[in-house]
Amino acid sequence: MIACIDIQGLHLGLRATRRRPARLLLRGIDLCIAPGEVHALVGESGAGKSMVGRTVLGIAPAGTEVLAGSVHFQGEDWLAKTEAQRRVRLGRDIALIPQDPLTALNPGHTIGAQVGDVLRLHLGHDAAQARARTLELLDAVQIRSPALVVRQYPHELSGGMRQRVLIAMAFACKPKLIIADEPTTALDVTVQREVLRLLRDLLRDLQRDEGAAVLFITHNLGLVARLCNAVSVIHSGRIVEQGDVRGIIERPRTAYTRALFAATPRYDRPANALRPIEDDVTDALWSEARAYDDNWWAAHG
Ligand SMILES: Nc1ncnc2c1ncn2[C@@H]1O[C@H](COP(=O)(O)OP(=O)(O)OP(=O)(O)O)[C@@H](O)[C@H]1O
Repeated sequence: MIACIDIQGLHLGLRATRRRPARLLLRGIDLCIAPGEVHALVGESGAGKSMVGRTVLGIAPAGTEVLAGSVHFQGEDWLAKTEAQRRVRLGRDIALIPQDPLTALNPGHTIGAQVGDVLRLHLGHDAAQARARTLELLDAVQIRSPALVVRQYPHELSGGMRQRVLIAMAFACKPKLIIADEPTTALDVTVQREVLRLLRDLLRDLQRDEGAAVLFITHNLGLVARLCNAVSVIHSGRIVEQGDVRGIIERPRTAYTRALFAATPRYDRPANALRPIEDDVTDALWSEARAYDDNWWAAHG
């Protein structure tokens, strides 16, 4: 079976300039996601989770560069494509559910225009088809008055409503890969729960009907246990542990994964039992990363 997305040896970095030294942000990421799989990418802030997602989407920050490695999407060499070739597939074959729903929507366009644009651009809908389908999509993400919401601007909606609109846009074209980048972090806790329930149901249907795969970027291990089949634990731009969710949650092999799990709040465990990640665990990983960098730049500098 061809993987939905197959990332091998991915190195992302910043080359040296007069003002700053060279730096690696991703250090040899291997990550393969089969059709139908929901794969979690977990790790602390700054570990490199978003960089993996952004590199796959072809929207890594300005100045960064893929220095080595490959990304294949459904067997196609994704990094060999031009930006224009990738752009026509983004939103249609690969969709993003971003972290911050406010900045992801265009403040100057109505919700109807923004959802409609996706349908016109990627599916060739005419105006009437796009209008009708937009109402259906908003209804599917449990927005109560779709006919009113299509005429509203993003600032007129709550954070939860905006995220539902983005979820509707992500699912609009029945993509083969969804990258969900901490999709509920910006929402308050009760809204988070509702949006997650919605997301879980929509993902289950899309997996079943289209064999879609999901890269679920999160630092919430509760979500990993509930939504995902496989997990990669990332630190300092490297995957430190990878496998099926149950195996890793029940028997984490590395000290870092054990520490990360112990530092994660759980409803069934009192807050005072939480243990911060000990410095010596992360210090060891950072010194491995520095040694890796020295070797890398010596060989590739
Ligand atoms: N625009 C940028 N230019 C250069 N380096 C960046 C940029 N944004 C982030 N980085 C660096 O890339 C590394 C990985 O960041 P990334 O955003 O992928 O972490 P993350 O695991 O997604 O964290 P978070 O959970 O906080 O979103 C960090 O060292 C960060 O400082």
